[in-house]
Amino acid sequence: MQLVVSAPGKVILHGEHAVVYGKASAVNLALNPMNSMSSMSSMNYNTALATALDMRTSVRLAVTEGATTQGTESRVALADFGLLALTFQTADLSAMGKARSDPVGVDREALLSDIEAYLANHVQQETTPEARLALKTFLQILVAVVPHERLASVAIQASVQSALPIGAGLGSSAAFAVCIATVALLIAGSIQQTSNLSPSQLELINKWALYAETTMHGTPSGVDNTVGTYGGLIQFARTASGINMTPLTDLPKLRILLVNTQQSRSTKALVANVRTNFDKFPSIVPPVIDLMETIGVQALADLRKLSLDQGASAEIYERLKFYISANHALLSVVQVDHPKLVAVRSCAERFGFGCKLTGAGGGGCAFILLPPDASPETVAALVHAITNLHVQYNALLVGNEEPSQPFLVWETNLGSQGVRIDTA
Ligand SMILES: Nc1ncnc2c1ncn2[C@@H]1O[C@H](COP(=O)(O)OP(=O)(O)O)[C@@H](O)[C@H]1O
Ligand SMILES: C[C@@](O)(CCOP(=O)(O)O)CC(=O)O
Repeated sequence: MQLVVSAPGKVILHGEHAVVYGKASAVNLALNPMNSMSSMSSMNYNTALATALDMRTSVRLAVTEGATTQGTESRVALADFGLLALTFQTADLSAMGKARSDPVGVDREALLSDIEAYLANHVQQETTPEARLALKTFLQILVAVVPHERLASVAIQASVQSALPIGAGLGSSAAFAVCIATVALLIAGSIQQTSNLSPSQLELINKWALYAETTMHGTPSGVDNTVGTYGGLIQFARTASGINMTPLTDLPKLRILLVNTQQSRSTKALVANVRTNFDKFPSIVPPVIDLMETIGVQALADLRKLSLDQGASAEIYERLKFYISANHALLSVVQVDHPKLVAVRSCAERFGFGCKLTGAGGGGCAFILLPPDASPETVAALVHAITNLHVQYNALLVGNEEPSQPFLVWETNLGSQGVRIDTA
């Protein structure tokens, strides 16, 4: 078996951070401040509007059958981490835990501690914590998904490469998670190579991708892996019993500029910090989260109107711009803004455009909505201004602050295809 599995990154238009919390969080907490997150499991969650990007992560996979006679020497290479490669025996993995048909049955912590011990003896190269986490998650999903008699009889060659910036809020970890979940399910024989994955196959991939995301992120909402799996533009919410995902196929194509501030940050730390503030300031942060939800709902209603009534598009674009700016301001209140994002936003606003961070914030990426009447000259001037923002930024460095890299800007296509399995 030789094939290429790929999955897209994502842009969250509205709902990042809010999507982690239960609806009416303000009311809930005002009535019972001790409720905090424990009561959230029984309620409906906030929604996110998110769309797949035309930038993908791919895994080139070769599986050799009947490997028992030659040994099961396998290799996972991570091209985005300085050509880091792990050589291991798949047969060794078959001694850890037991494969399951559903992530619920897996003892995640026990499995992770076995894999950590294994990696300690098998990774010879210097690795960053990020690269190690990726290897750990890859092995974990193999052990959890692939029946162990099969692991003992195949050799795997997998090389991972991404066009997505890693750790910039564009869902690189989810694209990786969707790819490795698909790879494990293919090796297990639970899904077959096809150009048209069925709804039940997509559901299975998404379930295991969330499992992998959870190892990398702690408490992901599931929006990133859902976009990575299904693609397109979706409205996403968790519910107590699973996910609620509505593909939005009838919405207009949006033109956006994506800006990467190249400021690294950790999604896990940012999400945890918002949660701390949520609990610490129960009369401030929960209402702000609820307002983010309201903005997302209004934005969706206006996007729907836009596809029905092109005549009123100027007014609708003005409102979409308002939602974008307002949502960014709310994200700033929950402390996930960054001075580099502030610089990008104020530049976009001087040119008359709305701009907000996307993903976890704290750096990473922002998007700028371009209305249809934005002239090529104006857009070119804006791009030029943003690519020079680091010069002004660096003139005002504080303390030991690192000088900023130039910000990267690109116009991109949204609504790309979800997970794909192609012949190598
Ligand atoms: N192409 C890749 N190869 C290997 N690991 C990856 C890749 N892309 C993402 N990852 C994993 O996901 C982590 C990034 O997750 P995160 O900080 O949430 O960034 P993002 O916002 O891009 O999802 C990386 O540290 C790594 O462990
Ligand atoms: C902040 C959050 O809403 C999105 C995080 O996106 P990213 O990992 O920064 O690409 C967290 C989540 O939904 O799990």
